[in-house]
Amino acid sequence: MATNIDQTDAYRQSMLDKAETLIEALPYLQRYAGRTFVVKYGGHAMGDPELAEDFAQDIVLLKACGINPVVVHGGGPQIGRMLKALGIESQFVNGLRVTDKQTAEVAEMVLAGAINKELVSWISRAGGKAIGISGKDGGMVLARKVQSKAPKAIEEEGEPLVVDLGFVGEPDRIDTTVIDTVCAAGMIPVIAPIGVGPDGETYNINADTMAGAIAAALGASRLFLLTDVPGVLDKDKNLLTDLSPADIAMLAEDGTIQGGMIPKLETCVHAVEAGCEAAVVLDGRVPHAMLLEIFTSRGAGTLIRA
Ligand SMILES: Nc1ncnc2c1ncn2[C@@H]1O[C@H](COP(=O)(O)OP(=O)(O)O)[C@@H](O)[C@H]1O
Ligand SMILES: CC(=O)N[C@@H](CCC(=O)OP(=O)(O)O)C(=O)O
Repeated sequence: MATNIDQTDAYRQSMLDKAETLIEALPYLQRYAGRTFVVKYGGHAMGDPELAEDFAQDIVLLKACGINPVVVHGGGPQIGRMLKALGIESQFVNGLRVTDKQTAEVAEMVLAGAINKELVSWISRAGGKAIGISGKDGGMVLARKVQSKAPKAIEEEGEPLVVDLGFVGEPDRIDTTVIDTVCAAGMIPVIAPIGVGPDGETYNINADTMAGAIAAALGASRLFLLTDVPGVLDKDKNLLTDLSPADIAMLAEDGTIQGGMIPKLETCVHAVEAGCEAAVVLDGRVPHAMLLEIFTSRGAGTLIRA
């Protein structure tokens, strides 16, 4: 077979650029081989099939580079749609869904069923081997009930300071055996944020909280929280590129961060204080944002370090 060896300058330059990008990745490949990255994929970022495909390719590429990716997914908007279709009302307090028994059943069905398997299937199509599980599998996540502080507005009206969120849980104890086993077998765990209580009850766990607790339990090098904003924004919508736990406490106090961003950043603080090297809030809508963050010198999103 004959090959045309005529090359234009533009072609040669484009080949050089590609080679340079690969060389730029070399120190990062060396640094991260054998490390564990926990990646939380939010429900908002999940809507677009092209982005889901890109995300799955990124995860498979990490695995091929010798990194152990552990995926924890959300699905808040999808649970909301299912509850609406079933005529069940849903309410959030400080970014957490008030969860009665029926809501917990719907959350488990949507998270551990449809969404989990869809993500497994995207990773399989990208050439990876994914195993879909929830915190119930292998006794991974023993949950305890969360007590939420009342939102500021209620506090000011002199109402009770604690709101009962029902079956909203947070990880109390994590047994990483099933994750370690799956990773060691060359596969990628895909985890739905559902836990089991001491009496066998089902707990709905915020996916960010679940990812942070798993990152802490695994002693992960990185926790990536992929969402639908460029990172943490200040009141003028400018990106805050680096935050410490003290900065985050101030942003929560002055109301700069609200809704789902509250548990997200609480999670980051918990994870970095428990030994995770750094957490990154990243825009899941930007194709391959995670790869660019990991393998190039150009940071993206908001980096949180203790
Ligand atoms: N200061 C802030 N910077 C960025 N996003 C914020 C901020 N405060 C609140 N948010 C909200 O947090 C949302 C991300 O959290 P969440 O809805 O739980 O996303 P996900 O489903 O991806 O986990 C953003 O879409 C935004 O509306
Ligand atoms: C207790 C609680 O709020 N659980 C969340 C679990 C899903 C989730 O966290 O999904 P996102 O990451 O897409 O928001 C919920 O019911 O919506």
